[in-house]
Amino acid sequence: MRIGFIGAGSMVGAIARGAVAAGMDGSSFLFSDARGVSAPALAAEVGGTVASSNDTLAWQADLIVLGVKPQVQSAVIAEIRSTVKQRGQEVAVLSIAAGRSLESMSRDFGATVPLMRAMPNVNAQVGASVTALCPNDVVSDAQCEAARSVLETVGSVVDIEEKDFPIFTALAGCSPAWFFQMIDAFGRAGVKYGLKKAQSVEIAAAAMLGSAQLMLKAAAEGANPSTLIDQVTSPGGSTIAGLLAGEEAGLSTAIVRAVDAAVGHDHRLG
Ligand SMILES: NC(=O)C1=CN([C@@H]2O[C@H](COP(=O)(O)OP(=O)(O)OC[C@H]3O[C@@H](n4cnc5c(N)ncnc54)[C@H](OP(=O)(O)O)[C@@H]3O)[C@@H](O)[C@H]2O)C=CC1
Ligand SMILES: O=C(O)[C@@H]1CCC=N1
Repeated sequence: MRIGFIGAGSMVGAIARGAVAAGMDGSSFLFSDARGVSAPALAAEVGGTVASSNDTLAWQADLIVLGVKPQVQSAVIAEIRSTVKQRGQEVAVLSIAAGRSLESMSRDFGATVPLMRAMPNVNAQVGASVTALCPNDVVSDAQCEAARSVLETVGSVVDIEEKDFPIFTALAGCSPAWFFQMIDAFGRAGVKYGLKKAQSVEIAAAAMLGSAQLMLKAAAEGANPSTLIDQVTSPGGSTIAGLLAGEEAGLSTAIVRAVDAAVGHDHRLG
């Protein structure tokens, strides 16, 4: 199967590198970009080929990954739509763009072509993305499985209904940035108390990783976050003091507001 990546930025780079690390044959990958720098670099790194244009790539690939920003996606689809329509069921398109619905992409193609929507996250760089996937009605099982097997090289894949993409995008696509923001704040707190920033960041990140691992294990056994919070908060202890101070400062509300803003923005991208 030839996979054509349109765009060779951070997310496509993570997926292409992850796929090769998982044993996929990089020589079957094609890349195109806007400025002629990132695609040749990534192609050289994974053993792939640079396509001379987006349309050439669309002729040659069995699966086209639209890895460009949502704002330029319509222009890219305009370059490849005639080819994709001519090729019919021979080619499927996988978009990783935030906010672009299957319906709006179909409108850009001017026809119902085999089209899938996915939402990976930056943790694909360490093989730990949790990625949503949703095909349209004309994607074959084989095409969907092909896309799934590429995405599974960089983490886990969950099937969700398309209506849930905005909240999934906030909870999994955007949240890594907010977790990094929290780690940065912990880092600054460490500095306030005399630790070096790098050491504080490492400590906070390790604590966050362990907490996430414990949460996943406990959730599989039916527990919820409150159960684990109760295990940490000793009566009269420092955790409950910090927990209540955090709530007084609006920690939970701030998180829900961040999600609200991201969901609202996603709806506007259309
Ligand atoms: N970053 C993230 O955490 C996540 C991103 N996404 C989605 O992934 C997509 C890509 O994001 P990201 O990788 O961060 O973005 P980047 O800016 O890193 O990469 C965008 C790529 O698109 C290329 N490009 C722009 N215009 C064209 C064009 N006309 N033809 C061909 N290639 C073009 C750029 O080329 P050049 O290199 O030459 O500039 C660049 O390689 C977005 O739609 C985003 O919503 C989804 C989940 C998470
Ligand atoms: O910020 C964005 O729009 C993209 C989607 C999820 C992560 N980055």
